[in-house]
Amino acid sequence: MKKQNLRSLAAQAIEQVVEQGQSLSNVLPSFQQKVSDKDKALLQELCFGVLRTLPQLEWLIGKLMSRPMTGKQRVLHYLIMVGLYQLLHTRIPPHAALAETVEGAVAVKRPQLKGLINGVLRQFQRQQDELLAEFSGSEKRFLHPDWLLKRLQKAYPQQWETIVGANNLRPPMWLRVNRNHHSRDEWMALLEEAGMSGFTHPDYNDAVRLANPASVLALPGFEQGWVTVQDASAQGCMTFLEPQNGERILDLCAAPGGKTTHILEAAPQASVMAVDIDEQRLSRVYDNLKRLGMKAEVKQGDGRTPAQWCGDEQFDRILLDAPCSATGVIRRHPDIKWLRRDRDINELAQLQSEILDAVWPHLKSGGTLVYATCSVLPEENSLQIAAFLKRTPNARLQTTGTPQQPGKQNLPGAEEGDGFFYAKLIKE
Ligand SMILES: C[S@@+](CC[C@H](N)C(=O)[O-])C[C@H]1O[C@@H](n2cnc3c(N)ncnc32)[C@H](O)[C@@H]1O
Repeated sequence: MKKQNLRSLAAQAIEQVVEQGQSLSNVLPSFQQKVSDKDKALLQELCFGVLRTLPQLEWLIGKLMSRPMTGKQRVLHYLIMVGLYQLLHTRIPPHAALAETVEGAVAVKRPQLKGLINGVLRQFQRQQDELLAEFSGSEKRFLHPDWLLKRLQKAYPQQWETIVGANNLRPPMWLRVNRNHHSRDEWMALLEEAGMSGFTHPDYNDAVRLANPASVLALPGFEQGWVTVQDASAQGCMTFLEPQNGERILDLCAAPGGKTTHILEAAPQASVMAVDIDEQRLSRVYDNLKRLGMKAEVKQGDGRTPAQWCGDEQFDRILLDAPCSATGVIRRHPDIKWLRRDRDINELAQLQSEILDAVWPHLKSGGTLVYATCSVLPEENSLQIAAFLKRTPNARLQTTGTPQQPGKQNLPGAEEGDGFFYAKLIKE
């Protein structure tokens, strides 16, 4: 494999996210293919890190350069960000960070700008202390877009700074132990034998947080389905869904299948239909079922038109893991901060309410519907469910909040799960 300049690849990937509105998880794989296995982790860290700290890097460039790079040279703007990020937030020796970043200009066919990049990064090194002191008083220091900051401040007058702080951290790696193979404690003993360690979660019985994130291939029995990567809060859905053997269960908005497989781990004899609108994402449901040796009926379909994919069938339980702003998982997907727009929130809330109304008739009388999102915004969560309860006389809220303040809202925490919302609804 020809050695590629990793910094220039990171700059190109970040440019595609910020300037073209593409998600990093769509963009990154093609760049990952161009580097050795050893370098994949660094490429990922540079992309995630720059997107996490974008307002800081943008602010610094504004101080260090009189005119920003535009047009065909725009990629160099992001290359400078990659350079600044390494100097500020990684342990890469500064001389190596500088040399590799400057070489990145050659890789993007702008060798004449090597001197400029070198100059900007060296100027930063000289003025680092004063610049960082000034930035710590700037309104950009929270590293979030203004619209989202405003919404968080309004919804959480006391907690917004903690939420923002958690969003700016690197995420912990949570696993779900498949209890059909081992109990959590048995698997943790295997983990120790493999030279790693983990922590349990007080509320979620199958969850283990690794002390240090690791490659899945290093985890005991990953290929055999003994364990699955899934955030602790996502695992919380099963606490409320409580699937039982013999039941007919609908997992709506199911791709990539993290919760489909959790349902089948909790109730291996349940008959599960997994539905999602996105054909491509559905292919990952098949992969996950295969690794875990499970079967489910997988269908492509729109949650707003269930008659098209399930006729007039009714289910014992429905999990609706609704499409949402994903504002609870920003630490895992920092590109969300730059891809979402304020107006998306109302559009998403509208879509969620349409899916809720459409699927409710497909729940049996006495059945359970769990509505979940990985959002922290009330419009998609408590306000959404309060409005649903108001217009749906045969829906009753159970164990998750009160009709005035419905649902259970998890907020992201350094050693906790992601931001997540659950409401358990019973059909009378
Ligand atoms: C939060 S993700 C689901 C995660 C999944 N439940 C898991 O645990 O792996 C939301 C999903 O909703 C799907 N989606 C979006 N709009 C939809 C619609 N109108 N009908 C059905 N699925 C939809 C998306 O394709 C996406 O896969």
